[in-house]
Amino acid sequence: MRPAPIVVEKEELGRAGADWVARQLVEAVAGGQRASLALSGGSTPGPVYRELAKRDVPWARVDFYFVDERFVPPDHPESNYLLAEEALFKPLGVPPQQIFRMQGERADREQAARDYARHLPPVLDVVVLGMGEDGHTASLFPGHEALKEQQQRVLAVVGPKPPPWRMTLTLPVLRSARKVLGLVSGAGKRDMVRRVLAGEDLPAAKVEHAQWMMDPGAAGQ
Ligand SMILES: O=C1O[C@H](COP(=O)(O)O)[C@@H](O)[C@H](O)[C@H]1O
Repeated sequence: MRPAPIVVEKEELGRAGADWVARQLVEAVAGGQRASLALSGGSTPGPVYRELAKRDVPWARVDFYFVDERFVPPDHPESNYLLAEEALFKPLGVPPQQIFRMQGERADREQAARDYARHLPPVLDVVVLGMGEDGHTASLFPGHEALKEQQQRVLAVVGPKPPPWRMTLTLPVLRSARKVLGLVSGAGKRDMVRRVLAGEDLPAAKVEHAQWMMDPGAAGQ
């Protein structure tokens, strides 16, 4: 069963999202083991990452991965890594050995995706997703072949949203993650939120156990 969405005021989304992620990470490391956190890019997670950097989590035991990346260098304004670096890694002072970056600067995109798959843990503990106005999540776009992938855990894909070339985790990886937070903001996504929560045939709806968190605009309130 899909969890009921959490609706918080737009200004509270950063804090509420950070609280949620921090809670899952603290639980994940409770037995003394390491935890994995996979991050998305896009317009919504920035405030969550900035707040998360202020939370009391045993960060030395958290490894950071990416849900998707655009094929651009890591210092490019469209890089999902750059967002995470500025909002989370730098404020926390995360050492490089805890950051598993998708290498968007690579020319051989398929090889870059295969290489990333080798670094991924078998199961991710915590995943942060976003959702586009077309219902895409990660870089899995509606109607794209990549949605059918069952074997590869990471793919290089061409999508309709610029920049077109992306690297993305596939659905089996997202669906097997222990905890998934989906973040949505803005009335422009209201109709898509309704369709995703109704379980329509859309990428974001295929991660059934995701806990969606949104502002009243996206929730249609
Ligand atoms: O391109 C992307 O889009 C999705 C949704 O982003 P948003 O800007 O519509 O919030 C994001 O989750 C993904 O990581 C990103 O690469």
